[in-house]
Amino acid sequence: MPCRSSCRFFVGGNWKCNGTVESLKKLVDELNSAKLEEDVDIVVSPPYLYISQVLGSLTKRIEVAAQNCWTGKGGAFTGEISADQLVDGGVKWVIQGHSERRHVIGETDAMIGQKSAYALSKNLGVIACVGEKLEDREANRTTDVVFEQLQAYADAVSDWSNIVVAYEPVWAIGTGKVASPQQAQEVHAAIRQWLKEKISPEVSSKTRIIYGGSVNGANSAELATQEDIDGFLVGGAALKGLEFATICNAVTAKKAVAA
Ligand SMILES: O=C(CO)COP(=O)(O)O
Repeated sequence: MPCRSSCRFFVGGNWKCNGTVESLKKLVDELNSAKLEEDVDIVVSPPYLYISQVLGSLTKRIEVAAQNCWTGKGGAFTGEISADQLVDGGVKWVIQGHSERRHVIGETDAMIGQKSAYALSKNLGVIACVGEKLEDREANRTTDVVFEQLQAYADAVSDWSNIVVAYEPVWAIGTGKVASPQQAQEVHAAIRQWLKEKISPEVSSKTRIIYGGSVNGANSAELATQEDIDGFLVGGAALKGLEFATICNAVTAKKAVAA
């Protein structure tokens, strides 16, 4: 079976803390003029400051994600942005639990669960990241770590219909060391099975499980052919419009295997 999920291919571009008014104008212009396949949901995630600029200049059917949000409604929380404000500003998605927020900023599983639940309650889609560090993989703890992270989402959230799970092995992020299609597929299949056992068979078959970590225009097609890979979360290569378009269009490789 070439694809175990019944849902559309999904590609997110996580621009992280990159860009200027000028460089992001150029990037959006490239996306606006790129040829993009129809059968793929596309989301880009600019730094907060540039969200309005990007929303105002995108002409393609590309949605915008924030890279984070607060645990609840706004108020006296200096430096934070609430899900309510994201919705007010036209944002449709938010990334949660990215490894850079877990391991650089120190966000805990509990906080990530709380933020995800609040964002979902405001009708934002959540891109729920999970992934092991190199030392976890070397100690054969990959699925233990990934399942613990998934359980933290499950503890906080009851409705999975607006969640996309992003498997991003930390050792593959920004390193050029992409997981092999087999390594990625193995963990994606384990996540699919976990969803089936712990949540429900329906959630397991309907949830998109996307891969992130050194995805680029050259390796995306082969990764896309794996049966449990339903798309990508892209960092560095998402800052180049044409390369990002190539990655979005890897959906054709997926469809070719399915045919
Ligand atoms: O962290 C990532 C996406 O969220 C992946 O980053 P890279 O594609 O730069 O490895």
